[in-house]
Amino acid sequence: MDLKAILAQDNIILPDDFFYNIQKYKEHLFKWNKIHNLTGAKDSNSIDEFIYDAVFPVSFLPKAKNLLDIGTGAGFPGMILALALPDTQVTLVEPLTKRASFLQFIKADLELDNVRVVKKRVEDMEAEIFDIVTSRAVTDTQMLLNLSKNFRDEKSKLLFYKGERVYDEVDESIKHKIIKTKNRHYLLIGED
Ligand SMILES: C[S@@+](CC[C@H](N)C(=O)[O-])C[C@H]1O[C@@H](n2cnc3c(N)ncnc32)[C@H](O)[C@@H]1O
Repeated sequence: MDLKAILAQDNIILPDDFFYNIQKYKEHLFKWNKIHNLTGAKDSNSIDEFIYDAVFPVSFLPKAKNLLDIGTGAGFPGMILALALPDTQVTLVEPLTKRASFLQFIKADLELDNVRVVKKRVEDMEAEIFDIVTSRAVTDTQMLLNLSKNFRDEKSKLLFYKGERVYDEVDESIKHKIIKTKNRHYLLIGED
C-alpha cells in the first residue's frame, strides 16, 4: 500500500496539496542526498516510512499557532509537519549548513509561508514561547527538556519521537503520555 492509502486508512486528515508537496520534497531530497549526506533514508520506501513517522502525530496533536522543531536535519519531523499543518507557523532550527540550506531551498521552492529556518544551535536561538516543541533523533529527553526551556511555558506541549527506551527516560514526575505505533513511541509531555 502506498503512503497516501496508509494515511487515509489511519484517518489522518491532511491538506489538499500535501501529497503534491511531498512529491516535490522527495524529488529534491533524492537529488540533494546524492551529493550531500542529508539523511539515512535513501530510497522512496524509506523516505515514505520517515514521512509516515513524522506526520502520524497530526492524529493526536492539539491545534497549535506555532511549533518549534529542534534539529530538523533533512526535514524530519518539522518540515513534514509544516506541510501537514499549513495554519501552524513552524520554526526549524538546524545548525548544519547543508541541511539548513536544503530546508531553506524547500521553503522557497514550495512557497511555504508557514516555515522559518534558523541556522543555529537551539541554545543560540533567542527565547520565544511555542505551543508545541518537537524533536526526533537529536538527544535524550532530559537534554531536550533543558534545550527547550526558553521555548515553552506551562501550556506548551513537547513531542519527542522515541523508541522503546523512552521508559528509561521518563517517570511520573513528568506529566506525559506515550502513543505507540508499530515502530515508534511518541512521547507527549504537558498538561491536558
Ligand atoms: C541524527 S540528526 C536527526 C535529524 C532529524 N531530526 C531526523 O530525525 O532525521 C540530528 C540533527 O540534530 C542537529 N543538532 C544537533 N545538536 C543540535 C542543537 N544543539 N541544536 C539544534 N540542532 C542540533 C544536527 O545538526 C542534526 O542535523
